[in-house]
Amino acid sequence: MIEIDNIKKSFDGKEVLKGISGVFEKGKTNLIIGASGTGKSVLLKCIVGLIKPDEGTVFYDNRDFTNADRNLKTDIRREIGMLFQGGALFDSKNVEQNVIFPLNVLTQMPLDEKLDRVNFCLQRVGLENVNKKMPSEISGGMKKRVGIARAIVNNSSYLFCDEPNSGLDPQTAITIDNLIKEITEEFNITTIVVTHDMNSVMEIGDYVMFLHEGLKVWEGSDQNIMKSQVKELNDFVFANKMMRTVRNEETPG
Ligand SMILES: Nc1ncnc2c1ncn2[C@@H]1O[C@H](COP(=O)(O)OP(=O)(O)OP(=O)(O)O)[C@@H](O)[C@H]1O
Repeated sequence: MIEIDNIKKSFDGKEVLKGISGVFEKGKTNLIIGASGTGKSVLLKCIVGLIKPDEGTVFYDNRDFTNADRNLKTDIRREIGMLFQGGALFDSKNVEQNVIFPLNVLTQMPLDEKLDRVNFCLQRVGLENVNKKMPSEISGGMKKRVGIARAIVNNSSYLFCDEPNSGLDPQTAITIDNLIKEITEEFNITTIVVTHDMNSVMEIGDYVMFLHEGLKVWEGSDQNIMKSQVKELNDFVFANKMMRTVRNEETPG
């Protein structure tokens, strides 16, 4: 479980995050959504420690990460897996070398154990017999799968995904979303996904935090997002024609 308490961040006098609090539960796919420029990525960076918030605290399973000493910060960082936008694989390394990388950096495991773990993770994300392929030789969807395998290879307790299905066709995007959700449940991971994709919300949104201009203006599940009375959220949810059609069909007249 990750808890954030009153996170604030400004850049050059412009307040980007205006005091955001919330709880992201273990074994759940937690989504941070909102329009472009509303502070989603900055919030995610504050949570993982890439940006220091001006105010507020981030707790990882009740451990204060924001004010932690170097040792505790390192311990918590070892438990984090990240799926970056676009996969962010090392182009000069093959699939196996990409996935083994965190184990080389973070553990003293013997090589055969590392390879077993790499193969287990690759198999879990649906990739077999691609160990020696280079990133340039595999599709966008496969790259995301490799990115997911790499993010969980060190038995991560926390998984962060920044726009995990950007650049994918709708069907592949749904497959990747569902893979993230399945892995989250299977390994009891606390997962936070930043997205502005309503398909992802409806597909995997166990918990959804909606940001608008640096504030959390709504939180809930994919079940009740359609019934929200918050104008900013409705403008976001029903921005596309398909969602408006769904709403009109659910509320005739
Ligand atoms: N390092 C930085 N220095 C200055 N301003 C920044 C920095 N990082 C982000 N910002 C500003 O913070 C605001 C929020 O940016 P952020 O990237 O969090 O938006 P977002 O909601 O993730 O948008 P998108 O969906 O387009 O990725 C933007 O106005 C951005 O220009």
